[in-house]
Formats: sequence, C-alpha cells, structure tokens
Amino acid sequence: MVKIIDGKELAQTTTDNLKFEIENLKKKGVIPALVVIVVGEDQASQIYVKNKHRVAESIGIKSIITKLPSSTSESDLLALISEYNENPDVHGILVQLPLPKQINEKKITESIRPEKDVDGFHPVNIGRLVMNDPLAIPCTPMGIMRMFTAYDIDVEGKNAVVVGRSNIVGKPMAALLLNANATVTVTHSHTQNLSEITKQADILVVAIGQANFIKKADVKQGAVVIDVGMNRLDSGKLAGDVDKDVSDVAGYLTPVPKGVGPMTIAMLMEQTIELTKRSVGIG
Ligand SMILES: Nc1nc(=O)c2c([nH]1)NC[C@@H]1CN(c3ccc(C(=O)N[C@@H](CCC(=O)O)C(=O)O)cc3)C=[N+]21
Repeated sequence: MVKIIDGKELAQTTTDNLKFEIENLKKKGVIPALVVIVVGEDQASQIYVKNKHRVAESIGIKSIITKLPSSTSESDLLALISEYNENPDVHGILVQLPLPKQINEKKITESIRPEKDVDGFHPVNIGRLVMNDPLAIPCTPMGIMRMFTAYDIDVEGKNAVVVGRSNIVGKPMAALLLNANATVTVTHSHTQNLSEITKQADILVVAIGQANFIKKADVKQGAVVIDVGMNRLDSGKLAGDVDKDVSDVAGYLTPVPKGVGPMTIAMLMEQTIELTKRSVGIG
C-alpha cells in the first residue's frame, strides 16, 4: 500500500516548532519581518499570498504585504526593493512571480540582496547551492528534502529523476539531491524515451505544470513520487502533474493539494527565521 506524505501536517509541525525560536528572538528585541511584494491581480498569486500571511502572523513573524498596480514600472519596483534592502528591520524580501511583462524578472531577482532573498532565487544563492555551500535555498525543493527526512526516506545512492528543469524547482531540486549523494537525472520537454528513464527512478520529482502527466506505467514499483504540480482544472479543482493511478505502484506519494504546497510556505517561514538570525549574528 502506498504511503501518503502529509505535507499539510508536516508543515504545521514545522511552523509550530518555529514559535520558540521566534519568541527567543523577540526576547532579544528582534522581530523577524518578511516583505512580500505583489504586482498586479493574478488570482493564484493572491491565494498564495493570503495563505503565507496567515501562517506568518500565526507564529509571530511580521508579514508586510506590498501590493502594487499591474502598471508599475520596473524602476519603481527596483526603488522599492532598494528601500527594503537597506531597511535593517526587514529580514526577508520576496517578489511574487510571475511579474507583468514590462518588468524584467531577472533584473528584479538580481536586485534583492542575497542575504534577504528568502526565495533563494538570486544567482548568488543558486551558485552557492550548486557548490554545496548554501545561504538561502528555494523553498519548494527545500520542503521536498524535508519530507524525505521526516518520512525516513534515504536519498544517498538512490536513483533520483527530476522531471522539469525550471530555475525555481527542477534545477535547485537536482542540486539538493546531488548534494545529498543521490544519482540525479534531469529530464525535460526534449527528453527522449522519458518513460524508460522515470521507470528507473527510486525517487521521482515531477514539476512541469501539466495535469496528470505521469501515469502508473511511468513509475517503478515502490518508488517515492513527489508531485509539485498545481494545475487548476476547468472544474475549479486542483490537479497535480501525477495521475491518481500512480498510487497503485508508488511506495510514497504526495497529494495535491496538501502536499508540497504547504511545505513551500513552511520553508519560507523557516528561512525567514534563519536569515533573521544571520542578520543579527545568532546561529
Ligand atoms: N517569488 C515567488 N515565490 C514562490 O514561492 C511562489 C511565487 N513567487 N509565485 C507563485 C508560486 C506558487 N506558490 C505556492 C505555494 C504554496 C501553495 C499552497 O499552499 N497550496 C496549498 C493550497 C492550494 C489551494 O487549495 O489552492 C496546497 O497545495 O495544499 C500554493 C502556491 C508559491 N509560489
């Protein structure tokens, strides 16, 4: 029988445990603060931002949401980020992606100080991760690694296959798995015989944004299958990148919703605390 990895529960325990650290920081006069900048009215972004705000406030992180109109210019956004970069009371800065097309995402990502880059998207942070000397790590792959630990899933020496090569999930996921001594294969839209490769995976991480793309015929018996997909169907329901029939063969499976999503938020909180501690010279 497949074991379902309960991301929601694990996220809850993770954030609960942060409360003590936050109390300790507050005793020292430090209030961890996270700034989230949202440009425009993207529906999915609004939901995510609301969830994140609720979790932050519930554990005592100061959450500052700055909403800007979709017509905001790149230079105005850069000026705002620069202000938060300089503000010592702000420990983490996240600019919600995607951005409107008049704004260059690369330029924005590179403008956030690496020490405040809670998303771990800055080239310095990606570079440090690849060199196995991380500062801030992208939250989704970090949350997935945390799931492995929590469920006693050993990564060392395993065949890990990552489907998808985005800068925010696939590539950092591959780096983390490699740092944990897995044998890593990254596949993508140009990969030939994809199913032959995924069937070799002891650990399969799927992050492509296509509903129900991976089927049970693509999965080895007993494999750990991590579904990063969040596809909104016409029905309004949320579907992952992994078909439900995979539960017939997988050893472990993450659900959508209540799988990877809540862990992303939990890691965002944890990283905010880590960056806060670092900024005041603790830990
Ligand atoms: N700079 C930046 N950093 C991000 O981390 C980032 C971003 N931009 N842009 C958008 C995506 C999306 N994202 C989600 C994280 C958690 C849930 C989540 O908690 N989902 C719940 C609820 C889903 C639902 O019911 O809608 C779940 O999966 O159970 C959703 C979406 C972070 N993103």
